[in-house]
Amino acid sequence: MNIVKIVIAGPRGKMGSEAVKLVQETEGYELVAVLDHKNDGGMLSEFPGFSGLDIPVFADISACLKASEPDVLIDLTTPEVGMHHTKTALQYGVRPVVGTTGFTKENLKELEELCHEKGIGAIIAPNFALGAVLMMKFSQMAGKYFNDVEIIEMHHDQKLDAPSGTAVKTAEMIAEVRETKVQGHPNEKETIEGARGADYDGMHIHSVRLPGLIAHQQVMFGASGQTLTIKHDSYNRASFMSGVKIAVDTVLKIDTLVYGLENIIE
Ligand SMILES: NC(=O)C1=CN([C@@H]2O[C@H](COP(=O)(O)OP(=O)(O)OC[C@H]3O[C@@H](n4cnc5c(N)ncnc54)[C@H](O)[C@@H]3O)[C@@H](O)[C@H]2O)C=CC1
Ligand SMILES: O=C(O)C1=N[C@H](C(=O)O)C[C@H](O)C1
Repeated sequence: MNIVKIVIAGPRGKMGSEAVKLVQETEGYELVAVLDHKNDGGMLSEFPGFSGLDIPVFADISACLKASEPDVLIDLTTPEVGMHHTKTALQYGVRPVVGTTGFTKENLKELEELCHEKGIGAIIAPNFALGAVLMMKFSQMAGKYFNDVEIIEMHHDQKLDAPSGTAVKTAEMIAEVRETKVQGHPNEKETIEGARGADYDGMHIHSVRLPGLIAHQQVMFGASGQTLTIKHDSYNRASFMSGVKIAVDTVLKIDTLVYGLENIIE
């Protein structure tokens, strides 16, 4: 069996720590290094919660990739750091699997071009939970028939980006099939700014942030005399890991950028 050598960026984070467990527990995967802005030159085992994991820690991605020569980089950090890591990985011929959200359209275009230039694949998935991917696909199906849509995403209050990557991706997928419409009353006015949420092609996106939440989204469609609500909840970060594994296994076989897990699950 060929061993897949993996680097994880953000190993102490809520998602990164789950990804460390996934890699450790998966036969055929080997965690060869981690990227963290703290403890450069040290070992992962020196951080609380990682005892016994004598995996080298690097702060600089170039140094990390040169020393550890991985096949795949899993990035679970922040948008700016994630973009830098993803670009650098591709430049070194390392295939990125990116869960980090907040990438712009321009970021995606640049990465797509870099994949093309280097002839290697990358996967950027705003949501790795298979239920969330289905929620997005079902919403796209509904968007063909209902063009009044409100997306309500609800997350823990430590989340940096709003709207969530999942909400943006959902709106993009619906927009591919929905007849464009400016929703609500033509003369509606916000008496408190932001009351109607963000506007994507006339659809509204509302971002709720509360302690106690993990990751939840409802997509509401309305038409005369009826509403349809499609809802998904992640109650823990383990819910994302089967999707991370699918992405790692797939990224080794592709040579383009894939944005969204819905493009690779059958
Ligand atoms: N695609 C998906 O299914 C999911 C994506 N996410 C996204 O993943 C990202 C991480 O989320 P969480 O784990 O909840 O956040 P977190 O805040 O718990 O973890 C982020 C980690 O990044 C690390 N970090 C910051 N700068 C760094 C650098 N220069 N080098 C290496 N590591 C660095 C931090 O130390 C922290 O441990 C976010 O963008 C979030 O939106 C979260 C859940 C699911
Ligand atoms: O930050 C999170 O927690 C999550 N981020 C992703 C997003 O922005 O959609 C995926 C999931 O919703 C959890």
